[in-house]
Amino acid sequence: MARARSLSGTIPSMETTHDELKDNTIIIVLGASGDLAKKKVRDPCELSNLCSIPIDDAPQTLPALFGLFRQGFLPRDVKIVGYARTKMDREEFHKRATSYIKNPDNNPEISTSIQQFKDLSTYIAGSYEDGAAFDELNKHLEEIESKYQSKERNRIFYLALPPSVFVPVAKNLKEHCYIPKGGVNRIIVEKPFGKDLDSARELLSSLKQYWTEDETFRIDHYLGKEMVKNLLVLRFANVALGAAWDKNYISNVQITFKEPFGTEGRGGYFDEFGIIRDVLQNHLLQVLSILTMERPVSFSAEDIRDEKAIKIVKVLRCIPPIERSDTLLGQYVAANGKPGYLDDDTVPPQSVCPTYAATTLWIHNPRWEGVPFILKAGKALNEAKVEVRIQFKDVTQGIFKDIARNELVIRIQPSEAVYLKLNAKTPGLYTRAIPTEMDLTYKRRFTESKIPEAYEALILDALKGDHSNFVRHDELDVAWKIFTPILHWIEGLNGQRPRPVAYPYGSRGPKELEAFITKYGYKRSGEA
Ligand SMILES: NC(=O)C1=CN([C@@H]2O[C@H](COP(=O)(O)OP(=O)(O)OC[C@H]3O[C@@H](n4cnc5c(N)ncnc54)[C@H](OP(=O)(O)O)[C@@H]3O)[C@@H](O)[C@H]2O)C=CC1
Ligand SMILES: O=C1O[C@H](COP(=O)(O)O)[C@@H](O)[C@H](O)[C@H]1O
Repeated sequence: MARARSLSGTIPSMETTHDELKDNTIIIVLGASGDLAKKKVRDPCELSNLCSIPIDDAPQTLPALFGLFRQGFLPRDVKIVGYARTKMDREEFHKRATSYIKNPDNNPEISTSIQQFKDLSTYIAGSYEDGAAFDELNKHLEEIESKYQSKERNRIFYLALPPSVFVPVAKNLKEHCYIPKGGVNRIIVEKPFGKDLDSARELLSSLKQYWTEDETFRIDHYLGKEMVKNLLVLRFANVALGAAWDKNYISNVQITFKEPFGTEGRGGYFDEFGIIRDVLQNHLLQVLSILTMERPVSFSAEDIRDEKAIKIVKVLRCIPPIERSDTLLGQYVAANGKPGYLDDDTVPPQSVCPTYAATTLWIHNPRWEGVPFILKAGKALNEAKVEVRIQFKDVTQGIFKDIARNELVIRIQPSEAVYLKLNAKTPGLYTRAIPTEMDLTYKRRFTESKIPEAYEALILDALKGDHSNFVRHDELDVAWKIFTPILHWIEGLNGQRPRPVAYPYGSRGPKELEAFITKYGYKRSGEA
């Protein structure tokens, strides 16, 4: 098993505090009724720092705030204000804001935390379009701030809202709830950032009228995941890996997202977007860009985000729009007692929306020319898994025959791990190589450490004013350029819509997948 030394190096950027908000801060969650800020929590361990999470829908922002609060990471006197259209009193809001926390043994420490969290949370109901409602919200914020000891006041607005109201809300917040001086205003927004290049540009420029780039924190929650953050360290803190990180040694790369459940209950939303917009264009592309970007000059500067973003944009610019011939689309059908995508009442009856996609991207630069990057994502598959699989080239032939390729696997979730598949001599009095693994499975190696939940990590970064794990506007532009033509083709904007191939609920995906990845040079162990 790989052993990590306890004497560790530090990466300065991770300690840089920027404009850290410590006192007099209010976090305003817009869309706090939870109806629109829901996350499917399938794995109770996923929200690692909560006491226990039921396996069903739970709002994502409030659990993350509670997690941070419990661990003492929120500013000392923080207040949380929920805002949404639903009329409810404070008690009902508290119920919604904490109902996901289970405390079956009445642990007094947890009960106290829940009560304290309730005490610092209030709720205001109001529309998203109406300026007068935002005046009411502002009055409520000023009332809280009137009790501060000093003049400083800071407001963080978290938009847990559908994109249709992003712009009016951003405008109303700027016009009615913005602190002109004596404090910091920040806005956190989340995907979808448009549906294609033109709509994304329109959305970004509308938001920019009201909020500066410095005040804006665009979340892609994959950037808050521990193993995604780990990619930079693995690449740039290990000479051995860095030396083999190019077309000379790497044959192909797969970035895989698998979910074992379908769109149940979310079919209406999903059908408008499809799996490419839902997962590939953002989460998997972010992973790809961190895997392939050149080394930033420094991690320690105040402008770490710009340093990183410039390198990311640079590598993304080398990727041409995806070709139809490099794409495999699928849609799940009923199997194993589970309904098919079209059996969901909220899905249009003849929908050809893909719930599975595999696409191969090519990077035309000296480091990556000719290496296929296969992004695969699907719903209703056989397991939950997100991983990066880097397959190295064959060893020089001669002394070995039928020898497996090396593979570096970075398991993002669940059960975070990094393992290197390599060949070793079988113990014994003869020389035969067998494939084996050098295994860094986190829960075995880092028994004392908790893996932070992505939203907790990102909200904390936003409080610190650290943009390095958020998406910059120009990254979005270049990402949409890569995906827009294929999305328009899928939507039939240039002719007939392509029909996805069927795959059974609970399977590994379309049966065509095997041939697809083989076409790009992937060799399964033992197939050398
Ligand atoms: N934390 C961990 O998970 C660790 C695992 N290991 C061990 O390392 C060994 C190798 O791991 P790994 O390479 O990930 O495992 P596998 O050999 O199971 O998977 C390798 C690849 O093969 C695909 N695959 C799996 N089954 C089939 C199938 N029936 N038909 C076609 N393709 C298939 C997978 O695709 P797809 O992604 O689509 O399923 C994956 O891309 C395993 O024994 C594992 O237990 C070692 C250390 C840590
Ligand atoms: O953004 C999204 O991500 C989730 C998967 O997130 P994860 O943290 O559970 O990996 C996905 O289920 C959802 O469809 C998508 O919109």
